[in-house]
Amino acid sequence: MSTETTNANNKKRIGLGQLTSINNKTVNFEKCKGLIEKAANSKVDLFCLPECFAFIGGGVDPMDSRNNAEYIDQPDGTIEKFRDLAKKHSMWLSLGGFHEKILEEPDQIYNTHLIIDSSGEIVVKYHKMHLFDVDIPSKGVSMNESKVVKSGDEIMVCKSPVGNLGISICYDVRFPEFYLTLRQMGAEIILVPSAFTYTTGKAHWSTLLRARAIENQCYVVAAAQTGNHHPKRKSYGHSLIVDPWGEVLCEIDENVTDEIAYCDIDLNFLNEIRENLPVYSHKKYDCYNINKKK
Ligand SMILES: O=C(O)CNC(=O)[C@H](CS)NC(=O)CCC(=O)C(=O)O
Repeated sequence: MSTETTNANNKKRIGLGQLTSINNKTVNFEKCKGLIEKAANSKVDLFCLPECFAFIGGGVDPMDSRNNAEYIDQPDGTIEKFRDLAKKHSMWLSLGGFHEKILEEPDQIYNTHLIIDSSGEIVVKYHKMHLFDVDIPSKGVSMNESKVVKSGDEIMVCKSPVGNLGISICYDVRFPEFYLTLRQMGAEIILVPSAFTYTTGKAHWSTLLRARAIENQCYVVAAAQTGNHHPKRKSYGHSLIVDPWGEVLCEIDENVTDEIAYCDIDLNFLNEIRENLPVYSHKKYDCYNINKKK
């Protein structure tokens, strides 16, 4: 038997991949496959890919992502190929932000975050809840996600060998109540696969992710798209993993593409922080009135 352990002290290893997806599914798949192989060589237990890992619109036809959407169980489809890779490498995968066809509604798609276990089975299908409909002329940011994407209405946490996973996507990160719910549902590791715009990312990305980690006392794992997908769309990159103390454990620079990073996580440390800084038992739910609309 090999004496080589997964990593020290039986800690679990989480990795994330950063790439620059384009409007070509074959090209993106080959890149993702390469990243998954790198992660497998590094003995990663859970590997996370960013939103739009399979496809990103080309910037000319706004219906590009809808037209390239697939059913999750499409024979010979994209997800089947990722399920095969998970099984082959015996590794869990977080595939955030897949354009999923909806049988009953051909005009709309879901933006879906899938968790695939090490035997290739799909254990979570989360439909992005908060849609990025914003227009900020002074910052040059304008997106209308709900034009093609149908919003989900279910918040999900699942068990995994690395800990309980809280599932989210990108713009969700701006809604603290959502993460409070994930924490209350038992989340220990929050996944935020993203394709953040360059402008909003530069201003808010690491602050939002670190805040979600600190206030919920969770690890936060955010795989990101980076660079120019087409002349009109640039993503911020800076894929990172934050610990429950708010420390950034690993980060991929915005100029680096087709690369992975990984680190070992320690749930004993998480529990120590939760016990010694018990913000959750100090909450005053009776006073917050967060459902009151002004
Ligand atoms: O376009 C697709 O195909 C997939 N969807 C996305 O990339 C989404 C919606 S346009 N992007 C974000 O949510 C960015 C959020 C963001 O940048 C922020 O909150 O500042």
